[in-house]
Amino acid sequence: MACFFRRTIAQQLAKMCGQSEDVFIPLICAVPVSKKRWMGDLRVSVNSLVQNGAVLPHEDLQRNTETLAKQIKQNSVVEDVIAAPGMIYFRLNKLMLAQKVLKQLRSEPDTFGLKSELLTHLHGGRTLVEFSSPNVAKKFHAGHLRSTFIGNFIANLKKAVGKEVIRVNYLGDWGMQFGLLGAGFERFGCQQKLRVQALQHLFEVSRCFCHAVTRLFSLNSPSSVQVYVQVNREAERDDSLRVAAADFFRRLEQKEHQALSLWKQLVEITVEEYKRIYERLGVHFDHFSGESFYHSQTQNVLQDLKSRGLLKTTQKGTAVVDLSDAGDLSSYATLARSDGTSLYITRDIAAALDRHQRFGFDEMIYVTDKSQSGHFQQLFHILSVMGHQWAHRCVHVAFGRVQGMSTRRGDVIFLEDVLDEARSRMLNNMRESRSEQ
Ligand SMILES: NC(=[NH2+])NCCC[C@H](N)C(=O)O
Repeated sequence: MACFFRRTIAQQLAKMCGQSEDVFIPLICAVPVSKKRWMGDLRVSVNSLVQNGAVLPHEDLQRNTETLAKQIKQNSVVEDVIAAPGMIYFRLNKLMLAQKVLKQLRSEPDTFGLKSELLTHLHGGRTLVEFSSPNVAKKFHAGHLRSTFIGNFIANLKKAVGKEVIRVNYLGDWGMQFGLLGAGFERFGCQQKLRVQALQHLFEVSRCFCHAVTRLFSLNSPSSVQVYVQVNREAERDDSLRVAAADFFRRLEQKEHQALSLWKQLVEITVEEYKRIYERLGVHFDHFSGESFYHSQTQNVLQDLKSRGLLKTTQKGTAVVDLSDAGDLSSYATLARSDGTSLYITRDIAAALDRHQRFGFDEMIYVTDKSQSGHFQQLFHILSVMGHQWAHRCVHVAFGRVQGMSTRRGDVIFLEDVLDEARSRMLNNMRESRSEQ
């Protein structure tokens, strides 16, 4: 749509500069919406025109800008042309814009905006987007919610521009936190409660376990945030709890029947809950996988790295990959603990290798908060030194961390609470609004 308006402006510029109008089309950009200042709808940077050889360079950029702007005629499409520092702004005929948008929307509702000339240079290919990826034994925090929305948006966008998209949810269903939950459940768990309110119960179990003393106190605030949970840090440091957790995790890694079947049950119940929530959000995944799935492949990863001479054993007995330029271990990633158990990054390497083999993606996008940027840098670096060229087509889309939210149920945000709260506030606003529309 905007192409009609872009093209109209490009035609004028082309005539003035004796160039093809196609040179100008990609240089005419939409102006970001701003509450503070509205200069126009489309704009072109005179520097970009010079850099692309569309206009001749001039030592005085501002004079160049003003001269060009003056030559552009206003007409029924472009109502105003404004010269700003280094930039020419165009105000469009709003009525015409609305008419054109509505007409196109009516005739092609499903492909609206996708036929833009700006998108014609994009190629097809296969994109794997990994997003949401909550942890089974930990809370589904606001960061996971953000990852869900951003990842879903990216996946939709990629699909709309012609990519084949594979949506993957990579559950955190393995690791030491599972030792904590498993050991906690063996002490405090209740099968009946688990069936009725799985997530709430699992949260309570890990809280009981981690926080030997929990103090609840009410606030006088009229808001919904009435109770805070005071975490007893001493309890977190309690060694006997750690030993029990480590022991449960070891039993899991050794595939001990009782531990494994409890783990399986907890994962299944949690995933069912998550699926219900995703349905409510209108988000779907093509594949649910998880760290547990790749746990068994981590030995192959370590073997592979060893055979390439990339794995070093430290004095502590851990297995590491040197990431430093000087090869002096001033920066490294740990891939195995001294007892041989795998780590988060080891499982991520296995997962990336497997996905590449299975899906043959052209690009892979991971969506998490920025606290994991370092982790993904290390991951891509290791994949690359292993000789996988496609590591350069792996991207981490990071977003800022969400902090300081509390609910009635403690220091944890339950996704359902957030959604319910959002719905009730929205309904309230609508009720209170005087407008009938
Ligand atoms: N391939 C990955 N490491 N993806 C991100 C997983 C996020 C992780 N489960 C977390 O909640 O922190």
